[in-house]
Amino acid sequence: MKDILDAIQSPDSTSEDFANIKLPESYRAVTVHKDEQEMFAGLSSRDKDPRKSLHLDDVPLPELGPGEALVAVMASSVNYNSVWTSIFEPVSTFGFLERYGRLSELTKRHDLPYHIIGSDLAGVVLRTGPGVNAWKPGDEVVAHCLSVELESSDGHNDTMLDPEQRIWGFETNFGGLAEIALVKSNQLMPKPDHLSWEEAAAPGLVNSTAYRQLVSRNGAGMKQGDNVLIWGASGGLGSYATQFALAGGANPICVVSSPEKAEICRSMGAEAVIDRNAEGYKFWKDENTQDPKEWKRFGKRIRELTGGEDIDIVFEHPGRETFGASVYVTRKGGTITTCASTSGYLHQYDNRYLWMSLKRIIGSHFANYREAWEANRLIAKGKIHPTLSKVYSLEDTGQAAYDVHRNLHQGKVGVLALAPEEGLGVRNEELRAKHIDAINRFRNI
Ligand SMILES: C/C=C/C(=O)SCCNC(=O)CCNC(=O)[C@H](O)C(C)(C)COP(=O)(O)OP(=O)(O)OC[C@H]1O[C@@H](n2cnc3c(N)ncnc32)[C@H](O)[C@@H]1OP(=O)(O)O
Ligand SMILES: NC(=O)C1=CN([C@@H]2O[C@H](COP(=O)(O)OP(=O)(O)OC[C@H]3O[C@@H](n4cnc5c(N)ncnc54)[C@H](OP(=O)(O)O)[C@@H]3O)[C@@H](O)[C@H]2O)C=CC1
Repeated sequence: MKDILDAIQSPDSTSEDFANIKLPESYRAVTVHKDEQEMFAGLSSRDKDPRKSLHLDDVPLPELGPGEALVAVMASSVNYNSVWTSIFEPVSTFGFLERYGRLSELTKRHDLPYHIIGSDLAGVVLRTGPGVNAWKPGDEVVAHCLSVELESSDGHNDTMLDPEQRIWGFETNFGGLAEIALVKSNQLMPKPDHLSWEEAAAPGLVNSTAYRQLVSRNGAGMKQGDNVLIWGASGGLGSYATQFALAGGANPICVVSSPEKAEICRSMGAEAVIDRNAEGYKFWKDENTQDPKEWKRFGKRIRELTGGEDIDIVFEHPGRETFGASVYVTRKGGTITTCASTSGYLHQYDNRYLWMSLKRIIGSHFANYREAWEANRLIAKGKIHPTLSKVYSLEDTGQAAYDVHRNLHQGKVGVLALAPEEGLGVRNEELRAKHIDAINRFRNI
């Protein structure tokens, strides 16, 4: 591992040098264990502790297949899907690995008694498999998390529609929270050169998801002037949705749960911010009954902030807790676009407000190859910025996931893998200097 790190840190290393490095037989990786998938049985979601289920193990290097690449991971980040994996909810991810393993001889490699998690990385290509021409050892890259087989025509127009669509590091093995990761080479994209390793690893998954969900024609197709209601506007997805709304000339109405989070939204440039905690919305009277009066109070507050207008697009992900309110506050003909259900996936809403007002609900999930590439391009050009707050070591990934599970974090939480310290890997100081305040906006808050 030392030879790999030395080569990455030497400005004189050539692609040949990387190709000649002898790869280690094993590497350190964050895992969950199949024989522990029942460990939290009977506990409430809140009490399931990722620090107990996430392990840092030495694991054997997987065999490299056609169209694949092995990447030295300098940094990764925590996504909520790793929280779901670590608490074995809504389902254990070992079922995904078993199903993938049944597909072919090559995919059998993924069906193991341990699951190496993580769906983001920034690092350096070490080896490429047969048939890979676009990338070579030594290339500095980030990886998006869409894994598809592309053998069916269903996915040829929009790669998210492939019947064998999987999220790498969640529904496949060999993810990014590790010193080395295995990806399909078409997951690779150029690392934005003005960012450090940990900054470059932070946006990937959430930035691409927010891009499809909000901007792409496959999602809400946001346009200038739209009022966009953004739940969790300083969180992982929300901090990118807010930037897309502002950069695209829309009007974000940011919902957060503390004055600190409200302040960070304002510092991004948002003017309309709702502190849901301070204003005490209670959309549910009890576990089964919603309170339409509270939807209305929320809608009135939105009208105050917009000068009397209703919402064109709701950027939904909290799910059960907020969905009824989201449908209600959307204007006639407006769109509710959803990619998750953090607070519960069995939603309840009053359908009269949907059909009578010709609203639409759009399901959205990650991003296709092209959307992921376009979202990364915006980061590389300094149009959208990482929202990295805190950075942990690989050893402390359990704590990092715990913070996200308990909503103790802001923006994105990073993890250093091979990078010995923060701040390394910047190749374009000029572009960085231009955007340094925006790049650091979320740091250490
Ligand atoms: C990028 C980051 C993203 C995120 O963070 S997203 C948040 C985290 N993700 C999640 O929470 C999602 C986790 N996944 C799940 O909960 C489950 O994964 C799903 C509910 C999505 C799917 O459930 P399942 O049981 O795995 O799959 P089935 O599609 O229901 O297939 C089971 C069997 O049911 C059959 N089936 C499917 N559709 C139909 C139909 N319309 N009519 C009849 N049968 C159907 C299938 O074929 C299959 O059958 P056979 O077991 O024999 O293979
Ligand atoms: N389908 C897909 O492709 C993707 C799905 N996801 C899913 O989206 C969800 C959010 O991910 P991410 O943004 O990274 O997570 P974060 O935890 O970083 O941010 C979510 C934010 O949502 C807000 N929130 C949480 N619970 C509630 C609630 N009950 N009511 C209102 N607001 C709430 C919180 O903000 P505050 O407290 O300030 O209001 C929180 O900061 C997860 O379930 C994740 O698995 C994520 C990425 C891709």
